[in-house]
Amino acid sequence: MVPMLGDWDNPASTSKSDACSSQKSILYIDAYDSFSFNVVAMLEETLGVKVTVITIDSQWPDSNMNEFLQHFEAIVLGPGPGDPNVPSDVGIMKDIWDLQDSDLMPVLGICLGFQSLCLRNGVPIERLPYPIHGQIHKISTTSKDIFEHIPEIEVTLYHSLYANSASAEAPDLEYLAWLALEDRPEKQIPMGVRHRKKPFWGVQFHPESCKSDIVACKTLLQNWWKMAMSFNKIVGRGGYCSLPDTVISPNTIFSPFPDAAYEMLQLSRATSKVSDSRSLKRPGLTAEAVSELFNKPGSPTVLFQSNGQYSIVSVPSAGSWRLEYYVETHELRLIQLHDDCKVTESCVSVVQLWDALRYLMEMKKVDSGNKEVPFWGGFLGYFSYELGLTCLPHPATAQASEPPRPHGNGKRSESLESPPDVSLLWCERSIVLDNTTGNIVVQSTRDDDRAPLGWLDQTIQLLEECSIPVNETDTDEFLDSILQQSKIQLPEEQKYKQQIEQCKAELEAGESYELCLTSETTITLPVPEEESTRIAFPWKLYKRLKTYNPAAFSAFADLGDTKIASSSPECFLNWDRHSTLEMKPMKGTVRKYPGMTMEKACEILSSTKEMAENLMIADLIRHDLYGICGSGGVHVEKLLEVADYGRVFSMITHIKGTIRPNHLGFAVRHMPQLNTPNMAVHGLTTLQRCLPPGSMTGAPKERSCMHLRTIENRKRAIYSGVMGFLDLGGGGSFSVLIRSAFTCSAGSDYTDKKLQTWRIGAGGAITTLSTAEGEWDEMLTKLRVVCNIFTPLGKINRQAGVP
Ligand SMILES: C=C(O[C@@H]1C=C(C(=O)O)C=C[C@H]1O)C(=O)O
Ligand SMILES: NC(=O)CC[C@H](N)C(=O)O
Repeated sequence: MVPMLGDWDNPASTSKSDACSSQKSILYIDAYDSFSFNVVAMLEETLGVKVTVITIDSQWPDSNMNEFLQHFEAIVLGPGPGDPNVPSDVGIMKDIWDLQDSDLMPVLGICLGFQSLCLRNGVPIERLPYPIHGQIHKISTTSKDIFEHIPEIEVTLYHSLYANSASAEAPDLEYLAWLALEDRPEKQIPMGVRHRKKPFWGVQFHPESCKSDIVACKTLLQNWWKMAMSFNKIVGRGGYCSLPDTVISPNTIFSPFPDAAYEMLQLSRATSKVSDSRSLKRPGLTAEAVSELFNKPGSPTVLFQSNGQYSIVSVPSAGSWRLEYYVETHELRLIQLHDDCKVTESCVSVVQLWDALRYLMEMKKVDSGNKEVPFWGGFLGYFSYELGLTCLPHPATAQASEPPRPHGNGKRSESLESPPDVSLLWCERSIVLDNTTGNIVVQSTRDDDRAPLGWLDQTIQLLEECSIPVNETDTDEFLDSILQQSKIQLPEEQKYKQQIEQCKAELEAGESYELCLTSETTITLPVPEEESTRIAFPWKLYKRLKTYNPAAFSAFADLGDTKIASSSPECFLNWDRHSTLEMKPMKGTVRKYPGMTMEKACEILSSTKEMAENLMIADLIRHDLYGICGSGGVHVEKLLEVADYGRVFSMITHIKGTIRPNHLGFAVRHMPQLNTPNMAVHGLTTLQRCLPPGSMTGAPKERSCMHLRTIENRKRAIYSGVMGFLDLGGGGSFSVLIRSAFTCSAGSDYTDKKLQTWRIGAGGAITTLSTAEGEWDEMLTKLRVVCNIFTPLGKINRQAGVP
């Protein structure tokens, strides 16, 4: 049985006085939609009820649906992917229509739930002439029943299918609202319905979307609730109790606590509870120059810029170590970077890995540090897209079968070896540059570094006295001599366009509302014979990218054989040390060709297509955050705003959530590990629950991932994953790994190889309004901002196929 996410196991809600509280209860049946927790929050916030969530593939507790339903005043059947004609797409929703007259109870179906109600009452569910996803439409109503006082209403629509009321009589149904399609006003699409004899209602639209008319939608819910309550009163239903703990409990898979967690703790033993720091100002000293002073070329290094403001540079110490994890084999490698450079290998499940990370962050919490910087010490690194797939409710389905490698007829090509799915560097020492104030903070969590004339003092002195590098002229020459022989393999246009059509077919079938299709470009180039040249190459490449495409989340990683140069503009998740989480999904991109201005970009991005693309992800991210923060804990700071990202304009949404440890959301409520105020633990859990990034999957997330895996037929690896830091003080910051190049064939183990391969992913959201030509161009626009750095300077912008 799939876990039921009710709050019966929430310690806060199981006290005696609560057991028969006067708070009313609603059962929400979740079809694995990416908007479910928005509906739940709206119900709780508007009606003051307590909602219990159960998924469509659950079994009724004790195989006794009637007994179980006694605990609730009403049921809400949620939206979801798929088709109500397919039994597994609605699962236990359809059991509700079998309730005997004596057991009837109020039901509200939303979108898929509405369609299921119509289907059961004889109305065929068929495809719309064209899907309507993330679009806002005005619908008209009868002003009666649940639409009392709402003659018309603006709502967001997310559907491909509809109840074809014209093709069948449904004497038991009364239609309450309609949408007239703009291009064929004679075609009326039912938007609201009620059963004439039973307390069953449904709406085809999404009242919980942040672009639906909130006031009118709240009135709608209140109207429904009033009618539901009066039904219960008339038939004498009532006096319900909260579910006792023993009735059901979430079916969490038991995973023993991994020994690896203790090994990680042992490796970190020199990290103290205090991060001491010294600051200075050195105008002109860049994060790159600082990194060059402290990191030997080719040694494990991460440089990560967070939100355009802070550049965090890892600095090696005797207590540095690395962690690598591979999803496919469950192999965890802990690599000590000093003394005997011991490597410990073990086999842990993904759940165990998250538990080990949470444990370590809790045990090694740093209590004090420089409040002006967001990182005091801890991990810097990345999580791959495939790691994200394992975080979905049904990882096996989303990962599907192992796809063949992109090149070489399924034969593993050594040069495209998969990088680790998690790679993190433990940093006791770091230097953080605040790009707004010019402050440079040198810090360490090692006790001995604090001593007078210890590492902190010596480092400050070194930074005060070092010469500031002048503009380097040799980088271009250096890179170009290697890049002269690079071969760029672009995605095949024909194939990409076919994939766009495949995506559109899934959208039309109701399987997805938006699919973020991506492709991979590879650049093959010679491995320089000279060791120093070979080792310096990734870093120089990063420096060129940083100059060519400055970005808020520019980053470099040299972690074993894996090298990453990133110019990501997109924030995935930031959290502070107190209680705030924030996510800033981007969707909708226009190229800055000559003559493109902010005004023009705003005009282009305010089209129905672009707004819908962003709105769908905004609603998805709200759901992700409500899953963590619970009702009342999420708000939209900015919706669909256009911003300048250097070489492109993009639309961005900004959503914030608040962690309240005794009021957590449904996605995490069953986790005893979260009984802590430590934000490092909550942030990590948010990562675990919200990966992969919704802006890189589409919505609903899980079903979209499943189709993308089949359509793309490759591993995305580092592209579409996230990169950032886990701060021992409690905070964290992660970007979406886009506009980046990575390789795992340029490292020290590859000295005998003649060629290295760099990989760049690029793509875009496919919606029903996409055109093959437009999406191909958009993919090339994003690809170009990275791919151009692989072209010898003189040829930039003249590369064949990359305009
Ligand atoms: C898929 C990429 O970017 C994603 C898609 C975007 C879009 O569709 O406009 C914008 C930002 C990213 O979330 C990419 O850069 O490769
Ligand atoms: N949002 C939904 O519930 C969508 C229902 C169904 N999958 C459709 O596309 O019509």
